[in-house]
Amino acid sequence: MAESAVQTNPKLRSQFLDVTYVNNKTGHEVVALKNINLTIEEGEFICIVGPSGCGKTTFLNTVIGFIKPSNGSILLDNKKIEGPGRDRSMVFQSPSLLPWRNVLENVMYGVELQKRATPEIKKLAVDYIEMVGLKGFEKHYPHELSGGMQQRVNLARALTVDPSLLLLDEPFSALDAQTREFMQQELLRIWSETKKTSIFITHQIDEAVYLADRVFVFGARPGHLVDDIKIEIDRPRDLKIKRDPHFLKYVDHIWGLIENESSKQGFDS
Ligand SMILES: Nc1ncnc2c1ncn2[C@@H]1O[C@H](COP(=O)(O)OP(=O)(O)OP(=O)(O)O)[C@@H](O)[C@H]1O
Repeated sequence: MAESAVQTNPKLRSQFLDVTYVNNKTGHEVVALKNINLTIEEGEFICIVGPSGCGKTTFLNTVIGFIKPSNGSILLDNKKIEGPGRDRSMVFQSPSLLPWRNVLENVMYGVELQKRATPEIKKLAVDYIEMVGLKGFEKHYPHELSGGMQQRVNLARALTVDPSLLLLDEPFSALDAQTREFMQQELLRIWSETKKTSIFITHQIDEAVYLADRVFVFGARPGHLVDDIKIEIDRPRDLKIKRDPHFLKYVDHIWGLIENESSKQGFDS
């Protein structure tokens, strides 16, 4: 199935979405996304996987509003996305913390930019710092934190702006394997407490299957939706589930799809 089932009132709807990059100097065009039709329901956790260059980051950047569609549209809560807004926040691959600000000040940075830094929001920030497991580290500076702890600060910052949609672009890719698994478990715990609708990009298929309600598989040249796979594994999910044959069947199936897409485009991109 290459398209999500039609829903009446989804949280996010991408319809006939095309994104083309145009080089202003040469006029050269790269069609990064072609005819992306999908829907995401309120509270869902969606992972996007696909070969390098298939447009995963482009899709996320279009949802956040950094990139304008060349055709089609994305609707959030039935409203067309025209640019960045406070209803969406992003966690990037690298923690991007301000080195001269401590943990609490970094977490407050997003709401300060939005001029919403009230005492109530500060209390919310402290609550999120506790939720991400950093209680007691409020006054610590980024250089005093491990990579995993820095990504927790990033997550707390993204949650404190209270977005309607949380976007995560390979947030754990810089972490070592053990920390990464631990953070996957932690993210599910935090998500089950906040129930934020989330879109998470990853290259690691077992990470996608472990986290997601649905996995969107993108194919390349141009980027398109190859499959929309519902992950029917009960929650809460323990990391041990990754050794379960039912889990591994999903991983194998997705690997097969990505291999097929990669062989069409070659591994060079
Ligand atoms: N600013 C840009 N200008 C021109 N082409 C671009 C630009 N950004 C991305 N592209 C091209 O658009 C396509 C999709 O890129 P994108 O980064 O979205 O893919 P991706 O799936 O996130 O890749 P990766 O998995 O390697 O991070 C690629 O062919 C890429 O070269």
